[in-house]
Amino acid sequence: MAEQNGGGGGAAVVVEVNNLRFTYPGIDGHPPPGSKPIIDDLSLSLRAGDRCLLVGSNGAGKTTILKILGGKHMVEPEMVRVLGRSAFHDTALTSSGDLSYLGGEWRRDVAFAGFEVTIQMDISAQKMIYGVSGIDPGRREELIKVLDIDLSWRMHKASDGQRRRVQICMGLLRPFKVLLLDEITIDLDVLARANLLRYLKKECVERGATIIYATHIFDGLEDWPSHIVYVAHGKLQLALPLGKVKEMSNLSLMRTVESWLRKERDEDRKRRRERQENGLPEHDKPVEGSRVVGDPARRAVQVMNNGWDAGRLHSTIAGEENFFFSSNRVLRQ
Ligand SMILES: Nc1ncnc2c1ncn2[C@@H]1O[C@H](COP(=O)(O)OP(=O)(O)OP(=O)(O)O)[C@@H](O)[C@H]1O
Repeated sequence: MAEQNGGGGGAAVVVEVNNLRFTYPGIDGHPPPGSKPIIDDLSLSLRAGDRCLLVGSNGAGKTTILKILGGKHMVEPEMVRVLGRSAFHDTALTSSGDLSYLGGEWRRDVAFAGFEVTIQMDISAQKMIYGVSGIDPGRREELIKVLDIDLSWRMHKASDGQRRRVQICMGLLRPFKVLLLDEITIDLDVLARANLLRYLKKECVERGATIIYATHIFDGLEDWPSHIVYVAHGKLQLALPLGKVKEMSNLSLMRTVESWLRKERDEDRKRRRERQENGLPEHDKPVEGSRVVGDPARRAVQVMNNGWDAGRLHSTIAGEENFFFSSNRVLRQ
């Protein structure tokens, strides 16, 4: 992690987040009036070789951050740079395999090189894995071994964990430079998870890959990360090397994170109580529901997109000022 975050080292900065702000759009493509940003003023930089554990309570913004980094939600290009490029605008980042995102939707589909293939059809694991061209055979064999994949598995009959292993294998076939993991080990058995974590650490140590891993499962992670990033309510709370976190606390990593989350929850409760005592609603005023605004011509422009699957698009126009430059403002899911 770059020095601003308390880390060091001379490795190249590969992920830069600069004052990131993000608000999910309503159905009309605008942030609902009065809505607060989901991610607010978040800055972070990661270097080659960093293994960053992204922690935070449910709804803190972890998935949103990973999706933005993975180029799935549009933000201003200078807010997020991955390998010096804008993850959203430079689609070659993901299609080349340099930037890989393995997240929740992988339960249904496997996104590889920009394509999504359904993972529940009657097809063998072998066909899926060997169907990807241009892969180093040694890397492929190693991944099959690490994930203990039986190539004869039929995907439509495989268990969740077996299917997940094939998905993970496919997502790692290309030697990524930056890997974004949004809790993908949930279905894995203890051995598969341990082997995968070991493999991922090796990728960072030996190849200088960078991984950001959002998880609530701390089993086997005690010495895995090089850095811990803690977010709450879309804001960065801490970004520290693991060594510094261990200096701060004698507790295990899980207990340390638990203490942070407990403190956060207690503060939230206190704030809500104070609001009530002051005659204010317990929570901030709820945002007004999504509504269509602007004249019809403007609305027509809003639905333009850059050619991505229309059924999966939502405009993410950030504000009226950018309106006429907005044809590329989409949200990839
Ligand atoms: N498509 C969406 N539209 C509007 N709001 C959303 C959308 N997706 C997520 N949110 C909101 O954004 C906030 C952050 O959600 P996010 O999924 O990023 O949290 P998270 O830290 O990954 O949570 P978890 O640990 O539960 O997976 C939540 O308040 C959530 O309700």
